[in-house]
Amino acid sequence: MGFPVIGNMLMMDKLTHRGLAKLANKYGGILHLKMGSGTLSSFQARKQADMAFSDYGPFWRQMRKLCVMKLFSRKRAESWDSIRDEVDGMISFVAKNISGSEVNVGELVFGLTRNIIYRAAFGASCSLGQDEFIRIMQEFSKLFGEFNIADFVPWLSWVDPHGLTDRLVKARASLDGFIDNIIDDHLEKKKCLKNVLVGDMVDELLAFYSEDETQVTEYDDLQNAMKLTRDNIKAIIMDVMFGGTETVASAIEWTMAELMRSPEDLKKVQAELDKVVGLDKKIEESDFDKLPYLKCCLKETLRLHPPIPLLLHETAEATEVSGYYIPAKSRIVINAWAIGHDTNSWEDPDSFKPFRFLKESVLDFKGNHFEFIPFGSGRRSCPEMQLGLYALEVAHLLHCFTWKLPSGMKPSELDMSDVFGLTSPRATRLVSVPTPRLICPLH
Ligand code: HEM
Repeated sequence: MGFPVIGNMLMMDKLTHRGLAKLANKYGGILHLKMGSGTLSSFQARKQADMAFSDYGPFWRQMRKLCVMKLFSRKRAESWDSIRDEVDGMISFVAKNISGSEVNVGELVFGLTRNIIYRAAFGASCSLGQDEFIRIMQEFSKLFGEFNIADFVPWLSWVDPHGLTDRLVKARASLDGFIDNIIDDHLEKKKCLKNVLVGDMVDELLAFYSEDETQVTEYDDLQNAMKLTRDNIKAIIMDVMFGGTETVASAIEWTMAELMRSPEDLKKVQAELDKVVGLDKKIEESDFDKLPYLKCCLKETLRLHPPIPLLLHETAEATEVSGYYIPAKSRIVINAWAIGHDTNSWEDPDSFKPFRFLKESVLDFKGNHFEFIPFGSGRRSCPEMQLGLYALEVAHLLHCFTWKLPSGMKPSELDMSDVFGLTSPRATRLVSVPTPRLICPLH
């Protein structure tokens, strides 16, 4: 039972993936909470920033999918060249400078993933502005996570103790300036080199750019009819940067931590790498399909630690689920974390047991099996629904280096707690000591 006006808002602190799982244990798998007075259809951040998490319908989804897929499709040689460059740079840096000493694995993989995605989005020549862009993204990330009373009780929108509105306007202005410069540079380059090959994501998007700011419409013929405004381009870039960086980095750090805590599994993965790739060379793209145990470890990590633990949706229409009426415009929270820990679907669900995916190989992560939905399911699922970048970075780290915990630390002493947010990374960063294990030079 909620209170008048505020409903169940006093339970706000329980609305984490773990808190909601506890409530589901008590009240059942589908539960309804009333937050505030009105229909809770939109975040203020969304209205003001008008970008990440937008709902532009089928046109928008198609465009975003196109970009993401083109960015990291296996066929796209430019992307793979730049990924290889960044990964080689990281491996060489570790081998040369920090081999044998303690490394903050979390920071290492976060930096690498961000560099790869930034470069795929903006091209190699834009790396100078990267620090500024990261600062803007961090501010947006904080703002999306802030609690804003006006989201729940609209008539209290004048209460803004943390100055959210002001911060959003400033962040939006910085982002406008930053991306406008990048778009102008790309347009200039296109003018000078008439037949320039499409290179990065901005080039891809500019193929649909129109100065005409009238709102886009939906057509079947993508190439002829689609028009993107500058704002659309900014929104897609932000979605890809947000969607692709923290998710991948967090998944990699969790995989490394689970394997450090389970030396037997680590040994098995590295034995598989030795057999398939060999100690005399680095991994190549063609090796990835031949590493089933590594794939099991990646999937098992996504089951235990889905990078986005709560999927946030909104019903477009009224519907009925298991006999419950759900009105249009309801906010829906799907607890992907709780689903991966459900005792009805998983034996010993809290333990890291990668071999379960050898047996249950029919279970994929494409959203067809509702007991395992780390990438979501259906229309709004992740457009980059593949192990791609995540598998690649983990495989390189495990193949090139032997990883040990800092001296005196036992695997069982590793802190495995998480923090709740838009993503759910480790509460304490993983620290390990790498030493080269290949017989070929790493730098
Ligand atoms: C291990 C890696 C990844 C995981 C586990 C993951 C997971 C997810 C999940 C759970 C969603 C939300 C689905 C929903 O709301 O139902 C999502 C959305 C999204 N992801 Fe990923 N993701 C990953 C990697 C990436 C990468 C590398 C990119 C881009 C380069 C990306 C771009 C996006 C975008 C743009 C969306 C928004 C889709 C929409 O709103 O229609 N993701 N992802």
